[in-house]
Amino acid sequence: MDEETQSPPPAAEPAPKAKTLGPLRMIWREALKYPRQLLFAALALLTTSAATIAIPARFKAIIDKAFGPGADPSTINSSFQYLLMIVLVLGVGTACRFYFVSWLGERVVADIRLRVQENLLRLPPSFFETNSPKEISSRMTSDTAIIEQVVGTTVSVALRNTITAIGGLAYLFYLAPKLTAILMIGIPLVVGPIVFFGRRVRNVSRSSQDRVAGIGVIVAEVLGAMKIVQAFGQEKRELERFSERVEATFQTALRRISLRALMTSIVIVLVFGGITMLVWEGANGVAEGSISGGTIFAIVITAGLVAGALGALSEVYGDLLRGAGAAGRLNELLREEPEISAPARPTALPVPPRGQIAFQNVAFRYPSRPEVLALDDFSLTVEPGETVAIVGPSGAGKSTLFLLAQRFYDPHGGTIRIDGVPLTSADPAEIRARTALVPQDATLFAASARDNLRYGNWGASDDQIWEAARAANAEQFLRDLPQGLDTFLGEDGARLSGGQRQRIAIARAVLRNSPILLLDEATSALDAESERLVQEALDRLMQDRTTLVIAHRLATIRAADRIVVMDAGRIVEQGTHASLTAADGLYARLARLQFEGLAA
Ligand SMILES: Nc1ncnc2c1ncn2[C@@H]1O[C@H](COP(=O)(O)OP(=O)(O)OP(=O)(O)O)[C@@H](O)[C@H]1O
Repeated sequence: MDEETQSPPPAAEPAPKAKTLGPLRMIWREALKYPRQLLFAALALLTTSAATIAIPARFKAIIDKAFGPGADPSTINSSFQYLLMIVLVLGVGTACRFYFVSWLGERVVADIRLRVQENLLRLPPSFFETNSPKEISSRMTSDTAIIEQVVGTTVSVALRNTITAIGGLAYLFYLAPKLTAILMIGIPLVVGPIVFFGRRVRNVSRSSQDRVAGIGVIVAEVLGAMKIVQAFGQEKRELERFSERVEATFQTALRRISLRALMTSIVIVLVFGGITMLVWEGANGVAEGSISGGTIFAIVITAGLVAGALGALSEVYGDLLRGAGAAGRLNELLREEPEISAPARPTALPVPPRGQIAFQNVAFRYPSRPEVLALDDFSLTVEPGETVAIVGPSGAGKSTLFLLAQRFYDPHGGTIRIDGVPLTSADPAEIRARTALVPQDATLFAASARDNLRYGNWGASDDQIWEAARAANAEQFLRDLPQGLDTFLGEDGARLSGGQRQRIAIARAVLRNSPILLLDEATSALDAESERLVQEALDRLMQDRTTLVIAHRLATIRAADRIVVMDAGRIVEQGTHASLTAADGLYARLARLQFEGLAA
């Protein structure tokens, strides 16, 4: 019925509580974008609080005027009609409050999710090195769920109960100032212990659940290793270990049960004892004629409402702090600025593109590993249409070269130019349009084969897609998919082999049609037929394009115009396969290790 009875969504990794409520300002700013809904929610909030307090007031009138001998029937009817109207207002008002407050909660969360994702999409790879995708996605789901809970429920509970408590107390003072003064002392005495014990019981319940979960872990472990347990004759030990856990769980449960039993008696004694004292005091007043029966009734109900409101308020502060914690973490993601952005007035790359890429005395360290020079005084010019194979041991800096060529990082020294324009003066989007990356392992999105192929060129027609597929030697297996281009790929989609995935990546690059190709050959071995199909596709793709290829295949290396051998971020040798083999340096050694089997 009421919004606070919704159970909170499960949080993968709950945000820590904030120290202050300050970060909630961000949520407020988001909510302010919807003034109409805010106004309706506030009106509904006020109306329902007023109606809640109007109910005991109405009962007072009914008891004083419509009960007892000699009551006027018309008063009876009008009193109850009035009460029904209040009930109707309360019902409709509560529904409106629930609707608008929940609407705001969901809308604010939707907006925050969109804005966070929009910002994440601008951030460079360095950000994702220090912030794990798992952690970010937990912020996007569980932290936003907490915020939804805060806006859609907690704030509403807080406001409503504050209004009810203040309104209720004002009404009580109006009814019976002296009695209310006594109540002001009595209510905390009743609410305080209930809240205190309620918290203790909840904590113990939580550790009780943890212990039960611990039992599950042991059972799963032992069942999974049953053969080992029995083979090593460890049945007795495992039973003892299990028995310790079971007994510990029982002891925790016992604490919970005792606390709960104690709490039940305290609640009953305090609540009903309090009511009894109140009515007792009131009955004396009625006997003296200083107070009416209806007033006593109204006081009891209103005092109950106020006590309930105070109890609820004591609960929400922690939730608000947790919401502030979540808001703070999301705000960090929102405020994160990309280090690399387009200059205010970017230099346009020449049209038509020539496809030259030049590294000049480039020095670069990764921000997370400043002690290592990933590229060290690196100079290399790749002329339009040229194919340069990059070879080198692991960690030589080959992948770093590609990252810099696409301007995911800026070098610390030296310059990188595409068609003569320094990358730092160009728009990153334009740079990336000029460079097509074929990674080692093609990422397949959970989408149709068509969308996966035209990922870098959404305007491509089916004819163009098929043409690219043909060039990438991917046509045959794409035609064989159950629904052709409509077949769903990705995690739950059709399974593609390693070679097929590579050819998808090649087709994607064909459609992207960039003048410069950054090709990271897969190291994983393919069977001979697959290898041939991929190699043919690559040969076609490299035709008429400038290609920088991290080469692992002998065929690619032989076809390259030039081989650049890297080690520790520097170029150590350059030449052709024949000249480098003859020089008997690092290349010759690598070739012996890496390519001999292939060559044979
Ligand atoms: N994201 C990163 N953060 C910090 N250091 C990195 C990062 N990526 C690479 N490095 C370091 O930079 C140097 C060059 O790495 P790079 O990945 O360019 O080598 P590589 O030649 O491509 O190696 P491999 O063939 O194993 O992929 C290495 O010392 C590596 O440890």
